[in-house]
Parts: sequence; C-alpha cells; structure tokens
Amino acid sequence: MESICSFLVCSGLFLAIAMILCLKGKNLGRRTKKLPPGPPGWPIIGNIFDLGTEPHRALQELKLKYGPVLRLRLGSMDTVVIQSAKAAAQLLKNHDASFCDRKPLDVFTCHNYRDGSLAVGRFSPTGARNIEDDTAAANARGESGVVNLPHYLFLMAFNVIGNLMLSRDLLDSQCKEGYEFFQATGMAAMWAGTPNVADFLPFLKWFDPQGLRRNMSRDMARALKIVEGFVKERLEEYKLGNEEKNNKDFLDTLLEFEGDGKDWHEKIPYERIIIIILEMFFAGSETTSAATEWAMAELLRKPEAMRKVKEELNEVVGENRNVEERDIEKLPYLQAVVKEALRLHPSVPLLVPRNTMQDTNFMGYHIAKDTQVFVNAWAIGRDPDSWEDPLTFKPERFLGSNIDYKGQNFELIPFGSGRRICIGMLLAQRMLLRRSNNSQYVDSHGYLRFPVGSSPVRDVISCFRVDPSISILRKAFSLDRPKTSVSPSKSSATES
Ligand code: HEM
Repeated sequence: MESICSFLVCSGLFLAIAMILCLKGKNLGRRTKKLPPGPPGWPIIGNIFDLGTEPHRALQELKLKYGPVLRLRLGSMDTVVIQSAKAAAQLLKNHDASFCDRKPLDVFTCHNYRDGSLAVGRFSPTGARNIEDDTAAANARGESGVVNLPHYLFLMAFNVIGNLMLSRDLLDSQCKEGYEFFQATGMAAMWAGTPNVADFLPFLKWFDPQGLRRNMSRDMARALKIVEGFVKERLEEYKLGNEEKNNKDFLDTLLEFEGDGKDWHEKIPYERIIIIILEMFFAGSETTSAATEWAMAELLRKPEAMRKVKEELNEVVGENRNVEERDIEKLPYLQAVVKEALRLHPSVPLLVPRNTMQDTNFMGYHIAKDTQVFVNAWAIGRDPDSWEDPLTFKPERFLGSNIDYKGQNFELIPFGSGRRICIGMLLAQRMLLRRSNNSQYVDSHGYLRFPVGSSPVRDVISCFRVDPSISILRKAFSLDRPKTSVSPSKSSATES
C-alpha cells in the first residue's frame, strides 16, 4: 500500500514539474512576441482565484487595470478575455474564422456528446401550469400565494422547446418520461456548470477528481435514452404512414433532412439527431427563463416602465385578444424592455468560451493556437464608453435607435456574434416576447401563433394586477440569475 502511495505522490510531482517546465518553455518561446497584459499567476493554478465566484464581475474589475484585452492562465489553459465593444468587433467580425472553435469541458466528452453537439462541437465549415390556478389553490389552503416565478418560467421554456422539437408537453401528466427527462437534464446542466479542476489541469482528467465526468455520464445517458425513445416512436409513426401531418416539428425536419446541396450531402446520423435534440433543451431553457425573469424583475422595480408596457399592450392588443406573433413589431416598448434586460443581464455573461484555431495577431497581440477566449458580454453591456448611464434600466434608450442584439452591434451581444452566434436567437426572441399555452401552430401567413396566451411580462401584469412596489427578492449568483418571488400581497421592494 505504502509503495502505491509513494508511486502516486512521485508521479504527481513528476507531472507537476514537467508541466511547469513545459509552461516555462512555452513562455520563453513567446517572450519575443507581444502578449496581452494580465495579472501574474501562481505556479500550476495560474489565475484561477482571480475569477472569484462571479467571473464576469471580477474580470470587469481587471479591465480597469489591464484594459479591454486581458490575458490569464487558468491552470495550464491560456485564456484571453475581451471586454469592450471595439475588441469584440475585432474578434467576432474581423477574426471570427480564427476564434470560432469552442473550448470543450471535460464532462462533454461523455457519450460522444461533443461529436454530435452544435454548441460545444468543433467548428466545421461543413405553458406552464396555470399560475393563477396555483395561486388560488395556495390561497385556499391559507398560504400567502407567493409565486416562485423562476420555477414557472423554467417549466414554460422547457415545455415550449418540447413542443417545438417533439410536439409534446414533456411536463404534463400524460408524458411519463417527461419528469425524468426534466430531472436528468437539470442534473446534467448542474454538472456542466460546476467548475472542474480537470479542465484547468488536464493531467488530472484521468482521475476525474470531483467525479463530475462520472456523474455527467450517468445523467446524460438517462436523458439520451429518453430522447432516443421519442425518436424511435416517431420512426414507428412514419412506418405506420403517419408522417403526412400538417405541422412538422424540429425532429421531423432533422429526420427528413438529406443535405443542403452545398456543404452537407447526406442524412444526419441517428446518434447526432438525438444529441441535437437534447442540446436544444440544454441551450434553450435556462437561458430564456433567466432572461424573462430579469425583464420581469426590472419591470417590477420600475413602475413607470411597467405602466408603459401595460399601456402599449392594451393599445395594440386590447384586453380580450391574445398576443400574436405579428403583434411583436407593433410593440416597440416591449421590445426595448427585452433589449434592455439582455443588455444588463445577458444569460450567458461570458458567452460560450471560444478556442483559437491558429496563432493569430489580434490588435497587436500574439494569441497562440488553442487559447481559450471569453467575451465578457456582461461588462460590454455596462461599459460607460458605449452606454450613457449604463447601470440604469432605461428601455427608452432603444426607442428610435437601430441598436439590436443580432450580432451587428458589438456593444450589445447577449447572443454572441459571427459564425458561432446563438442559433436559437429568433426563437428566444419570440419566447421572451410571448407565452405559449403549448398548442402553437403556424398560421397561413407563416407566423407562429399561440392560440391562448400572451407575453410573460403581460402575464405577470394581468395575473397579479401588479402593485409597482411588489416584493422582489433578488440574489445574483454564478450565471447572473435573479431569484424572483412575486407576491400580490406584499408591498415593499428589497434587493440583496
Ligand atoms: C435568451 C435566450 C438565449 C440566450 C441569451 C442565448 C445565448 C447564447 C450565446 C451567448 C451563445 C454563444 C454565442 C457565441 O459564441 O458567439 C449561444 C449559442 C447557442 N445557442 Fe443560445 N441563447 C438563448 C436561447 C437559445 C435557444 C432558445 C436555443 C435553441 C432552442 C439556443 C441554442 C443555442 C445553440 C445550439 C448554440 C450553439 C451555437 C454554436 O456553437 O454554433 N439558444 N446562445
């Protein structure tokens, strides 16, 4: 036993020394080239502790000292952080080809996920339960009726995606696999979001010291199996001749796809379809529900903005009609509210990390191949060089302005930009501005319609007849996510 321990300790030391020497060698080679500035790091761990518990905030502070292009070493991983609209434009527009790869997390190597994934894959050129009913039931039980808004918003986003992808309400008593799927994806998202020391010190990958890969492998297998069941079911339906339905969903489209006649000339492999479907839940639920929640939290804190949204909705849609997709363009104030919420609270504050595909001369600095790149969309959205009064929630700033989040205005990039821009952006836009009752369909004009329902913002307004000073408990943590409770009965606003 003793000899095994000594062997492990010696091998660990040997690896650590080898790594330090290797890093030194690497640095010597680069001394002649100008690197971006950055704080000095510790041996082996580098600047990991400089990130703190909220990396986007800690990095924003480092910008004051080192400027908008910052260099860090996270373990053995070279990292560059971009923190101004100008630098983001250079990166995502002029150098997008060099920086369009992704830095993968170790946990995404399970079940060949990375090979099938769009979001973490290598770059290759080729409604919710009724809130009112639940509140009424709680009141009947003598409870306060405080609503856990994040919970409803997440369920809503999950079900909307379930309908678009698979034409089913996953979180419904009729769908027995739905709850297990919901749980498995939730756990997998948690493993993916836990900082993994093996990502920073790759020689530890083999040991999986926090057990994250093992946990991810288990929960991802559960989720993949359920999606596979849905896909098999659909293929059975095709065999029975049921494929001639009017409304094709995303799964139908993936199964029928036979190439675009340019870069892709074949059907999408079965395993990849399963991973893509799963990924839409990962990428689309938490992001959309967090953004909606922030928009609501900000509106509840700003009675004047809330009044304007209500007035606009009443004028354009009226009291008795549901919001339809075509209404969106006639709701400029609501659109401005969404932009302003995404400016201050982008759901993915550092975007999804990029990876440099080749040595690149970027704004006069040498960025080596395989450097990880963070773009701090959170800091850019609050940069006083780009925004007047940047910390104030002021939707009016977008009225009469052409600034949009579609990847062309680099001061507002909650969905990223360039080749790896969020593919769900337009869907997210609709989900943020609207609410589904899970039976949406495409109307004769090609618009998505939701027969019953309205914008989530409107829901809060109409469900609670909101007192502007309603209680909001907000606590930002890692992904800048607010925790919002809305109670029709409380009348003070607090923020922590
Ligand atoms: C408010 C909602 C959302 C936000 C803020 C958001 C944000 C982002 C960001 C920042 C990226 C990385 C972009 C870059 O590197 O330049 C991304 C990528 C991605 N998003 Fe979203 N997203 C949202 C909703 C969605 C939805 C609804 C879906 C699909 C159902 C989706 C699917 C994806 C996918 C597949 C990628 C990877 C694209 C690639 O790597 O090529 N997202 N998203």
